[in-house]
Amino acid sequence: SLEDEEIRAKAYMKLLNDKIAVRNNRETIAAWSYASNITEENLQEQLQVSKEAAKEAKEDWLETIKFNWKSFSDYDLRRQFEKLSILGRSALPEEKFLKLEKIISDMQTIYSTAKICDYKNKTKCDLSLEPEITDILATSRDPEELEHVWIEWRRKTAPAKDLFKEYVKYSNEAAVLNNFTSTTEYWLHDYESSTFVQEVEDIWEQLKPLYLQLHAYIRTKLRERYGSIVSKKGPIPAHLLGNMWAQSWGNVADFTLPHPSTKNADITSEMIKQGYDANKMFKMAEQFFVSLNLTKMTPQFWERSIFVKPDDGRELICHASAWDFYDQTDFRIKQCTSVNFEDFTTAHHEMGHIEYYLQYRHQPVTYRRGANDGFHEAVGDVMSLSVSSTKHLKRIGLIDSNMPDNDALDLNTLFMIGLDKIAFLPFGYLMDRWRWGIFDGNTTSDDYNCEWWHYRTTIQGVEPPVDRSEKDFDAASKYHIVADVPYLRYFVSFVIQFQFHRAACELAGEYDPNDPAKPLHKCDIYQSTKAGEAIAKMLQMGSSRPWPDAMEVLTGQRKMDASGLLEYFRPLHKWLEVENKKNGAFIGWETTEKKCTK
Ligand SMILES: C=C(C[SeH])C(=O)N1CCC[C@H]1C(=O)O
Ligand SMILES: [Zn+2]
Repeated sequence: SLEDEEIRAKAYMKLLNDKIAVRNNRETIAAWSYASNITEENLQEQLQVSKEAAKEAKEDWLETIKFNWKSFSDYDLRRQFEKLSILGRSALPEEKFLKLEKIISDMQTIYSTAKICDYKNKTKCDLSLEPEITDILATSRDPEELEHVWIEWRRKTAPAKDLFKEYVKYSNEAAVLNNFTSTTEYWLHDYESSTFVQEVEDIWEQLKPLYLQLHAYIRTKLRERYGSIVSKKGPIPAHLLGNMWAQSWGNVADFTLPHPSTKNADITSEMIKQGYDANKMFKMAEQFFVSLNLTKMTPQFWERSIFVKPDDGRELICHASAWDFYDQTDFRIKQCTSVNFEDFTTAHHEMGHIEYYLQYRHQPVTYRRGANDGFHEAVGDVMSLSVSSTKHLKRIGLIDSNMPDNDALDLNTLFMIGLDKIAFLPFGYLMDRWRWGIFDGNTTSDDYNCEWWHYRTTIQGVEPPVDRSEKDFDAASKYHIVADVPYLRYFVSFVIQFQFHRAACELAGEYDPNDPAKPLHKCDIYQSTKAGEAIAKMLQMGSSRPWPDAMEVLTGQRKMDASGLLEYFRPLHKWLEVENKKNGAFIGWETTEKKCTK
């Protein structure tokens, strides 16, 4: 009978979850070995383990789909079967599965091992993205040098283009084998909502006015600094914004601050002066989580993580990442940390992933994921919003505690956070818009690059420093494109993290919508176990329920909305409108000349 089958299915699901945990552990160990030491031997080992895991997963899947799970009465059991009824990439025939795995590894290797020559010293040709090229983009104020590294990095990563075309083909084949129309639908399935793309578009439209104000102000300041290479009304040249992808503008804060005289002690130089190192940065991050009564890092975390780029000559993937080894004790971060505030923020971001792993480690493996992928990216950033507050920076001594707590300092701090959070939004939105167009067949490989610049120009309002063509493949200059990592999760995170922050701040008594003395941007939830407990309750759910249920546990809301972010930046939004009017700044940009020819 169906009842008997459901009882049998429960026992089956318990055993299957334990089996998947062991399989995932083996795969993750092999993936870690390769990612932390790129050698042919480690690649072959990883491909071998993936092959075996895919074969076993397919056998399990054939058993799983035999159950009449859609008719089961138990919601939880139905939900676990529903998730496991989607096999994923292992649905590909073995040799295509392996080809796809190798293509993604090879694209990542091109990116992770790419080196360029220095602008000044033409014989020095061992510059990696981290830390050398990243530091140049952050600190150089020589537009020629910035243009050189911008062009050279793209020249060295563009060779991934042919592999990317193959990747699109195999990825779509896998999606179709899973009954999705393309990879786009396969990626969006995580959000469990047929209107999710529309919801994201609506939110971007609500946030656009704030972005346009910041964009106009920054263009004015860049034109003051660099002259006519920055036009009055056109898009901003992408190489001048302090970041390889112009996705966060925090590195141009020093000459764009609203109140430059209020020397916002440069936090990074303060960290260096106080002898910060990577280990101290991660210990301090852990201390913040523990102050909320969240779970501390495990012994394995401290023994096995990589916090500093190894100097033994090995090649490795430096892009920061957080790893769950599915044995409820082994969790690791791999980050090539530099001592600066940006990497201090990233340390909190990565530890947010680890905290989520810790909070849901008792769940069956099928539920050990974020409520949606945006949740996973938001956890650490919620902590960083408190850590970045003037109040907290004074608490930990990175802002001189007898700096007067005046509006100038307050606005400068809010502005610096805005240079990361507001500037990011169009980039977070366009990255997958461009890829969806390719997966859906609207953008062919003849148009990859000029379509990329179409989105970059029309949505983000940036343009290349020199003309581009279809001989270039600029999207491959970004890790997530070559590493098969969806990106919508970051746009979602940058929106919902302010909803989470607002709820946590209210619980901490740090924010009161009716008390102008307690605005959202001044909140620091440090040591609030009340806020911590509510956050923990949301995280413990993993993906066991649809994400609105998880969001409701912390915020009482069931919808993603822009109100948290807009409320947080309201004072800055107002200041930018007044300042832009004063400067007669043109709001938006005219996209006249084509900067990309077929
Ligand atoms: C830090 C990580 C690892 Se999940 C990252 O990729 N982030 C964090 C912010 C956006 C995105 C990026 O660097 O592009
Ligand atoms: Zn992340």
